[in-house]
Amino acid sequence: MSGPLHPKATEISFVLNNGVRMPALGLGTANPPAEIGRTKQAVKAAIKAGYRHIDTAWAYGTEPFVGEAIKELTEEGVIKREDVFITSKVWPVLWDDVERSLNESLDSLGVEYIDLLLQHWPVCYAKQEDPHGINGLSRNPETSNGEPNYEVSGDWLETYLQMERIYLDPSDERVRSIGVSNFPEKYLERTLLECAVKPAVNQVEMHPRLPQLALKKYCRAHNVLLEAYSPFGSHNAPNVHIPLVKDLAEKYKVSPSVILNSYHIRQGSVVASRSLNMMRIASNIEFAPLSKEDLDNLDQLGVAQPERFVNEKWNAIVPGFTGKGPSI
Ligand SMILES: NC(=O)C1=CN([C@@H]2O[C@H](COP(=O)(O)OP(=O)(O)OC[C@H]3O[C@@H](n4cnc5c(N)ncnc54)[C@H](O)[C@@H]3O)[C@@H](O)[C@H]2O)C=CC1
Ligand SMILES: O=C1O[C@H](CO)[C@@H](O)[C@@H]1O
Repeated sequence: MSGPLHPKATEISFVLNNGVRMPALGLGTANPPAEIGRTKQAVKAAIKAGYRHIDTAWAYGTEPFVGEAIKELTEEGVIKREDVFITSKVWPVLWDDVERSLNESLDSLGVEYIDLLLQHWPVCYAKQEDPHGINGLSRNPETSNGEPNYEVSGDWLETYLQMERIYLDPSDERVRSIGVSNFPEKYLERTLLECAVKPAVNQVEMHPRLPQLALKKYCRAHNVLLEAYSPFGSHNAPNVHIPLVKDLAEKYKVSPSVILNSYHIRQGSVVASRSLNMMRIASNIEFAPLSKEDLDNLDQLGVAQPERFVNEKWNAIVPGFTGKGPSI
């Protein structure tokens, strides 16, 4: 009896440019505020289904629930801390205070280290107190006329420079890898020129409607691993309804979401996708060995008219962002 012809997505991993191994499929935890309380059960279900990579962030408000899930599964003997790859991120309101961001994330997660710390966006936000915000700070501070409140004197590279000082300190074991997120090519170029540590990962919105072909080429050439976020098109998963995706789901006898995850893994990119539904979490671990022709056809969906679903107000100020997004 021959075994399966290919591994499950949860059995595939890639080696970063610093030698750390990163599981190809991550569970996203940017859950809507009303659903944040369901994060712990989703993380526990994912890990029991075989996931070994959780994507979270200081800004999501889900770190405490991710931490509780990992604590409980460790106490139950299901996993050890070193079995799970945890990504967190430094949000623009703490662009100049990575120490605070990292320590608050470690504290919320209840862990001694994280596997990958990302600079969430190349943006500097002003700090505004907000008792309803994240750890007392407004997540998206606005001026009195409702515009984003940027720290105009801030240099976005400062965040990464502070991250690399922590990473390079041999006595500091709080992060195993550092990387970036939402960095267009020209931002990566500056980072590679001015910083000592090459980002291990660039996490960006990427899916058949936003294939990021030029960025993919650049990152491959510089050995920066690309990680896709919002592979399903973010809230309500519009991409699962794309006719070609549905046809390929039929062809490979998997769900459309598995096609959308496999589209990245098949090309050597990591992918973080989100679900709170136990059945979907379980079925999303499958992998479809898409052919070169399948991949090229999927890419073509976003070449002529790229579509961006995560459209923060600051997309407009980060040169190099491609693809139109929904009206803000
Ligand atoms: N670095 C950054 O700036 C960003 C990072 N992210 C990360 O990427 C993760 C994934 O991206 P998201 O935007 O959350 O959305 P996503 O593209 O993963 O889609 C999530 C949606 O897909 C639905 N879904 C999940 N499985 C499905 C299935 N089998 N069939 C049909 N629908 C299904 C979910 O109910 C949810 O509505 C986030 O949770 C976060 O961890 C997301 C956005 C920005
Ligand atoms: O990481 C992130 O997730 C949300 C969208 O779900 C976005 O604000 C941020 O970049």
